[in-house]
Order: sequence, then C-alpha cells, then structure tokens
Amino acid sequence: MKIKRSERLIDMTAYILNHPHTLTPLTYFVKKYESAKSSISEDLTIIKKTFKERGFGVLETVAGAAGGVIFTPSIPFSESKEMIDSLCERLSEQDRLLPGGYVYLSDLLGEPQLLKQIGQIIATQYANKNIDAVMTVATKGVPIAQAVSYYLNVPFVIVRRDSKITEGSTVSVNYVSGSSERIEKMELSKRSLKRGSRVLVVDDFMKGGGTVNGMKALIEEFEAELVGITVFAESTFSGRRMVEDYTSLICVKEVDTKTKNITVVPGNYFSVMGADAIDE
Ligand SMILES: O=P(O)(O)OC[C@H]1C[C@H](OP(=O)(O)OP(=O)(O)O)[C@H](O)[C@@H]1O
Repeated sequence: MKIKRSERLIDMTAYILNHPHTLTPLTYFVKKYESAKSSISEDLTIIKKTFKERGFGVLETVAGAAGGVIFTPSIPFSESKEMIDSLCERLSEQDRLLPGGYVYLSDLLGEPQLLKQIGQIIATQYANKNIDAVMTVATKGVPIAQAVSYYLNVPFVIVRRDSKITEGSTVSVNYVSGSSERIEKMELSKRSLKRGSRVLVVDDFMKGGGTVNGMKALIEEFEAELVGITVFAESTFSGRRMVEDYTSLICVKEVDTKTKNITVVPGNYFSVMGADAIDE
C-alpha cells in the first residue's frame, strides 16, 4: 500500500510495538509500503531514536542478507517506580490480609492494564537474558506468566499441583511447601520444555519459597537451565526461606493479624536492576 510518510511511520510503529523480540526484514516494510529501502531505513532511524528517547525500548538493526530490525521493549524506571509505589498503597488496604499471612491479590491480577505493566517490568529485567520459556504454577501465576511471555515473545508453561489427563505424560516432583511444611507434588507435561531450555520462573506470591523451589527442581528434572526467578509479591517469612536468589516487585513487610494492617513496600526489583545496569 502506498501511503503518506506520516501515516507509514505510524503504521510501522504499531507493527513494531506489536511484534516484540521478532526479527522483521526490511524487505517486509519495502513490500508492504511499496517504498524504497532508503526511505524505510530513514523511517526506522526516526522510530529507533524516538523509542530510545521515550524509553519504549530498543529497536536494533541486524545487518546482513538475513537482517532486519528487532524490537526489545522496556519500561522506564520512573514508570516502573510510579506503578510499584501506587501498588504498595493499594495493597496496604486492610481487607487484604488472609489466614496464614497470605494477601488477597486476585483483583489486581485480573486488571488487564496492571498485568500489562507487570509483564513489561519483568520482561525488562530479562530482555537480554535469552529466555526460551517462562514457567509458572497454576493458578494465580498464569496471568503474570502470560503477560511476561508476550513481551519476551516466548512460550509460557504451566506447572500443576493436580494431575490432568489432558496434560499427557508428565514429570513430577515432590516439594516441601515452605509455609505449611507439607510434602506436596507438582508436575509438568513432558512436552513442555526441551532439554537445555533457558527458563524464567514467575509467580504471583512467595512466602516460604517452597513452590518456587519445586519449580526449580522440575527445571532440573527437564535438564533445563534456570535463568531467574521473579515474583509479583513476597512476604517476610519467619521460617527458613527455601529460595534466596529471586526478585520481587513488592514486599509485604509487616502483617498485624490483630489490626489486620499490612505494610507493603517496594520489593528488591530496583536494587537487582540497578546492580544489573551497573554490570552492563
Ligand atoms: O512460597 P510458598 O509458601 O510456596 O507460597 C506461594 C504459593 C502459594 C500460592 O498459591 P496457591 O494460592 O496455593 O495456589 P493458586 O495459585 O492455584 O491459587 C501462591 O500463588 C504461590 O504459588
């Protein structure tokens, strides 16, 4: 289609934003807009510069015959900080405290815009870590895994605590639930992960860390590689937490079961990202 340059820029930007971590050859745009390669290259330079200045992410040009452009989305720290701070306020509402020191999150994890931001924030942390798959455990981790997998453009796999005939043959592990000291089981369809896959584990909430530890054990069973663990929220845990190396967006710092007050503060995301940024 032959359109004005201003319209072409908008159309190209929409396509690129909707295709994260996807190599798009320049010839695709040349054919689509019936334009010269030099015009398309100029357009991509404008988009690349604007994305960088506005903090939308990096538009990388891959040279060579099989080259093109790849968009790696990211979210500016300022936007992440604003979103996490407002979440801490919302989560400090009194009626969220559940028995056992858990916190009611399901309303937040049902909000499309918030899930989109959570996906962007976590995907920003792993943008350059060559993730092959995102892993979570049913049920409340699923919307988070879906959001993160969209922005990393990789599949997500769902670990289950119950056996389902529709999952085919599975690999299962027993794990100690850190919060309840109970032996529990989780399983994953054999079809889900290839040997050597680089896996990111996400979940909605971490208390004792037993659930995440179980997923770590499953990744070992698949002879895959754990790249990182990021949870939406963590709570302080009086017992011995089973997982040490993880990232959280928010932290339930204090819980007063008498007044039902909870104090929620930002998690360790910014300190972890700050460290990573220094390393880059
Ligand atoms: O760190 P731990 O002590 O292991 O607890 C964190 C688990 C428990 C809770 O899941 P549930 O509410 O039990 O299950 P579902 O997500 O299906 O609601 C949460 O979603 C994490 O997966």
